[in-house]
Amino acid sequence: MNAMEDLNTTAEKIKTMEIRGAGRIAVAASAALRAYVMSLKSLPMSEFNVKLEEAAKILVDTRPTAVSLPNAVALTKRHSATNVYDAIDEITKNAEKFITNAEQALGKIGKIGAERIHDGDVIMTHCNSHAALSIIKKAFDQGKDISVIATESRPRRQGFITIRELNDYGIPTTLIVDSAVRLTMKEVDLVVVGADSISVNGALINKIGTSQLAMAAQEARRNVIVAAETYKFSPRTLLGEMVEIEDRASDEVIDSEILKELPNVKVKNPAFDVTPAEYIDLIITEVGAFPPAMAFTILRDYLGLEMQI
Ligand SMILES: O=P(O)(O)OC[C@H]1O[C@H](OP(=O)(O)O)[C@H](O)[C@@H]1O
Repeated sequence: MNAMEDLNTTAEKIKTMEIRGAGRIAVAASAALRAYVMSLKSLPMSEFNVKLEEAAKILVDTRPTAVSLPNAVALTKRHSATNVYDAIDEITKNAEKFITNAEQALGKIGKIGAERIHDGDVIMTHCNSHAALSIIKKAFDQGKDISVIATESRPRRQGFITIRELNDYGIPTTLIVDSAVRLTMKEVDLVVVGADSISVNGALINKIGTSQLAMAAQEARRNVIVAAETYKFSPRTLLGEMVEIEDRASDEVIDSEILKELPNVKVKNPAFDVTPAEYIDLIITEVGAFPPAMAFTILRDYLGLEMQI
């Protein structure tokens, strides 16, 4: 396979969700870009930059909602070099830095977030978030007697990944269907979820159904904690843009043969929803725990206001 085929393979894996999770797709995109630029050594600088932008676009266009993806690509591709060798060197270093920081961030989030988990807590989580699970696992490692209620997370049932992971870690876990969230909330002490994007006003964009957990938690007066690396804050929201919600294929929800028999039925399959800041108590990042009202500060201090994607 040539380098462009390799890049397209990664893009396809992100699109089909063979590689998934906002953090994982960011790391995969950064690594794919690093590998791709190595193949551009013999090009003149102007052509190099064109190819770089083309490759970046292929990766960014795979999934629209998780800002981790364009942030990772923007942080990886930026360079100030005037010759191709230096540009490749800068991009390689950018990728290495991004990937290392992303891996270390999970551990730091786990440590900071575990401070919020108490002995005996029952934690509800949604979908499958590596950042959220890092907090839960760390609390368990600290010897806290915790258990988890995990939602199925239709339609792709990432909850099954979560229950397997928690089972293998030895954490007592209960699986519920998504529609059981409100009824079950009275058994819960706090909610811990991940993030695909966080906007400048502190709103959370995460797997469809997250807002349902947050609203039920508020009604039951339970805290909602979001686990999010700083690269999941959305710079474009500073410009007033909304985060695009990905619409996925109908066959994730219903068999396409059955749907063909139902000419008056259509399917809507939004993959994410928006939880307003007022439903969120705390965002745990690798640089500390913040109320959602501090989203602007995180964007300014850790991504930079000049960051454009
Ligand atoms: O980065 P981590 O914490 O792993 O995941 C963050 C979020 O990414 C996932 O999206 P999807 O399953 O790829 O659509 C879920 O919405 C999850 O909460």
